[in-house]
Amino acid sequence: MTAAADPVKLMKQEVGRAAANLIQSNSIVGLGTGSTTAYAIQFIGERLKSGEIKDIVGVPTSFQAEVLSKQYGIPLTTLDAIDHIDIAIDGADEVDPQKNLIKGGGAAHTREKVVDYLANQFIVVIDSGKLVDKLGSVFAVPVEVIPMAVTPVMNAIAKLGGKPELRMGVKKAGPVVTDQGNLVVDVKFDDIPDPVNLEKTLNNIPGVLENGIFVNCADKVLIGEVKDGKPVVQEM
Ligand SMILES: O=C[C@H](O)[C@H](O)[C@H](O)COP(=O)(O)O
Repeated sequence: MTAAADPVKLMKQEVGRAAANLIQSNSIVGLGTGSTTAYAIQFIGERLKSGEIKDIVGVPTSFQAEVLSKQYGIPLTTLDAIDHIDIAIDGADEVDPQKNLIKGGGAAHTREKVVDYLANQFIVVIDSGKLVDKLGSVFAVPVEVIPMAVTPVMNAIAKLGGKPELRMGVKKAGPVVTDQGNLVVDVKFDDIPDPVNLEKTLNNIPGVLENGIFVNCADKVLIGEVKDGKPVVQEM
């Protein structure tokens, strides 16, 4: 007897494939982080291997993206060696109807923000469970903080009305440490009426490196859904 396929995995796979199919030969590609983008990286690698596309170079947004890209044979570069990014593919933790995002569930939002904002076209890949009417409805806003500033930053965030929590490791004692060697504070807000201003306000707290609110950045959102037992991709 075969086990029933996990619908969330099916949605992520399908949306990852759809995003990988947007990549054209001779392009510089921002490679995002997370379980959904991992499928896009896999399918880009498979298209390269089969000769369907050629001359792709990737800019990874995290250690995870770098490892996966190497595993699937995607040549990599750095921002010092290029003058543009044609297209970036990345996941998200929440997406509102204006295509504003919360990212950073994998603590990679700082590098992701650099790469995704630089791209001429930024494609977001999500399963339908990530859609919200208002940002912050479910997910907390991840904030990357330099370690010596964590207490004053958490105090400043509490004064703004947020509930800050230091992100702790899983299968690792102590806090999560980012690819930059910093800490992550997850901040739950009862309401985020103005994401544009909240993004700026959080980044203005001394000691904050970057937060996971992405506004006016996504060009297209590919949404994986399961209809009649089959995965389909919608576009926003
Ligand atoms: O830091 C991680 C990233 O922002 C991810 O893109 C985001 O958390 C979505 O990840 P997933 O596709 O695994 O839900």
